[in-house]
Amino acid sequence: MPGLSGGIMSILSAENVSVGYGGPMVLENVSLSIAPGEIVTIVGPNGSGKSTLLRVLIGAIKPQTGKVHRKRGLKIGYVPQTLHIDPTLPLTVRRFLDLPKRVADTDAAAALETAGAAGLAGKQMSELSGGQFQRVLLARAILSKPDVLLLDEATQGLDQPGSASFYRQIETVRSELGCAVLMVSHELHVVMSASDRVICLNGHVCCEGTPDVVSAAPAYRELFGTGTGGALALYRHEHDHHHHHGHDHDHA
Ligand SMILES: Nc1ncnc2c1ncn2[C@@H]1O[C@H](COP(=O)(O)OP(=O)(O)OP(=O)(O)O)[C@@H](O)[C@H]1O
Repeated sequence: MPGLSGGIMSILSAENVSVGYGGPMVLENVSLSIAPGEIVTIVGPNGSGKSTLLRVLIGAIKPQTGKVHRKRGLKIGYVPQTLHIDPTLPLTVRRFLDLPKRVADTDAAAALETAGAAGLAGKQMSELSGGQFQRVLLARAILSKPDVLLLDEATQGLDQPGSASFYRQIETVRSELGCAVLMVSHELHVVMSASDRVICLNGHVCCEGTPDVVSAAPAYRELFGTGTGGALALYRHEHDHHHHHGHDHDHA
């Protein structure tokens, strides 16, 4: 079922997409497909085109070649990489959830609860920790009950226990909403263990596979420390081909 680009089980897919922003190609013939409820992680070094691919998928940029298919009526929830909010601007979490569209108190409370941010409604956005801030962004993204949640480097700036805890929250959201999840990470080797598939992008799709769940191994603790609850796993790359373009990356 996964991998069937534009196939019957796909809710969102890209087919041979290329993007160049008027210069060298940033994405070349990239295809990918997401099935309902699936968790897909895209890894790749900085500048490998991950954010560009997300922008293509949400329809914010039109690819030069190739196609994007979205299931009719598909609702997408987007969690941005960062969001700058003027720290001098008084803005509570509850008010933030009303942007850009006012939402009912019950919906706001339910979204905060699902995102693991219950009790934060009255806090100032500027007072939140990194992990709390990401959960509030997550709450805002799920207000519309999306079919697919897109996360752009949502754990950037969080430490490993912080990332692990955020990943567990994503699993909760996925099981409560039944949505698919597509997340992007510049972390090449450590991924969310619940990922059904990991795709390594470097202008093109380098390789694709499942994460190695190593939480049973004694080495896990050493690698990831304590308090990660098995939310992290390793992705072992399987690519030893040569690149004919300018992108450099570590294949180790
Ligand atoms: N609007 C734009 N105009 C011109 N070039 C762009 C634009 N957006 C991105 N690029 C270029 O495209 C390439 C890929 O950028 P992109 O942000 O998609 O990569 P990324 O993998 O998400 O990187 P990062 O991990 O640093 O966020 C980079 O070389 C970047 O400079």
